[in-house]
Amino acid sequence: MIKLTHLHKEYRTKKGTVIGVDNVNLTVHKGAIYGIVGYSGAGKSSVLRCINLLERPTSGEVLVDGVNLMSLSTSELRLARQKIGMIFQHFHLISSKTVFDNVAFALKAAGKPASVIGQRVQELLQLVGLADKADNYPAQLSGGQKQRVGIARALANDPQVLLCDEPTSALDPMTTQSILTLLREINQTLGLTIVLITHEMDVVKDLCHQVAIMNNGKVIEEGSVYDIFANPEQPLTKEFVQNSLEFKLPQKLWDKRDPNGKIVKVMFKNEAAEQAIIYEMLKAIPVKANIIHGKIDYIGDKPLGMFIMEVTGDIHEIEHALKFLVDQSCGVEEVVTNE
Ligand SMILES: Nc1ncnc2c1ncn2[C@@H]1O[C@H](COP(=O)(O)OP(=O)(O)OP(=O)(O)O)[C@@H](O)[C@H]1O
Repeated sequence: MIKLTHLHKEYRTKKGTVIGVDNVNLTVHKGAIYGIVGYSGAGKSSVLRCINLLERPTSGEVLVDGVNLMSLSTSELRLARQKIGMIFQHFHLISSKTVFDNVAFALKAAGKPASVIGQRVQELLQLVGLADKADNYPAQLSGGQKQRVGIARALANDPQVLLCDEPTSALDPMTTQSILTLLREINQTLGLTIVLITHEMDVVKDLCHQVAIMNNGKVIEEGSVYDIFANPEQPLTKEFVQNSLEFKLPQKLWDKRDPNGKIVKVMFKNEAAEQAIIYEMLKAIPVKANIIHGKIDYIGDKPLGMFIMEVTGDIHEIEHALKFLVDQSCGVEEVVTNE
């Protein structure tokens, strides 16, 4: 549905040229929810804004539904943009207009007749759960409700793609969940392709199918959300994943560890997360294993188990036990500091 090829964006500033996007190649399949993650300044917004040509790439190609947007005339581009909705961190609603008129605005801009607009706005407000707020002004709404208006407005012209620029960063955790649920429903019921930028891996874990990690304008790693969480390769990806999954041991437990044992972090992927591998290990090898921290996360429907274990006994047997886990496709990493 979206294909970015050798996308490059430079900004000319008084101090010189700044590279916002550096040779990004990326494909988002129809119906997917695709996350783009990175720290501030990584180039996420620049990539997102190149998808609807809010920023014109310096070079490269932007294909949306097979159409090369860079080759369109101004009027063709205006039409093509109706198929690409966008929502923003700070909602960008018109404060002097009611909820109804904010949503109607997108339809009027697309030249829809008044007879169509009234019914369509009601449908959209129903869809986002705000049917009773049509006459309210943005200032009378909560953050979550404002984002719902933003979503209704973005969906007004039946887009095929929804671009989301940090849509939950200004919201509290409960409201974030309700907006993520709404985006998931829209993706499933309308078959909408969603590209979402965020700096929160928890949002990616909850919502996205695929994810790209950006740094310095480049995509440094990309894949299915499960694979990125289960096997992050780049140090920055590991950092993002750990911030979301990691659990620190209480210092008291760390201080009490057996100096002759090993503290290890074990990651169980796919079926391994649902099997009695530790039981099998203890049956086969004479070591003691004490689980001191752990959980099983579900990404989509797939389990990803993580445990911190203290393994004690003869050093050779400990090594033997850890190799047993590796042979069962578990990720095993010794924890050497509690930082
Ligand atoms: N209009 C602009 N003029 C000059 N430089 C810009 C402009 N927009 C972005 N940049 C620069 O391009 C780089 C990428 O910025 P971008 O906003 O795309 O990153 P980001 O990952 O979205 O960051 P944030 O999470 O803070 O929004 C940064 O160095 C930024 O300073």
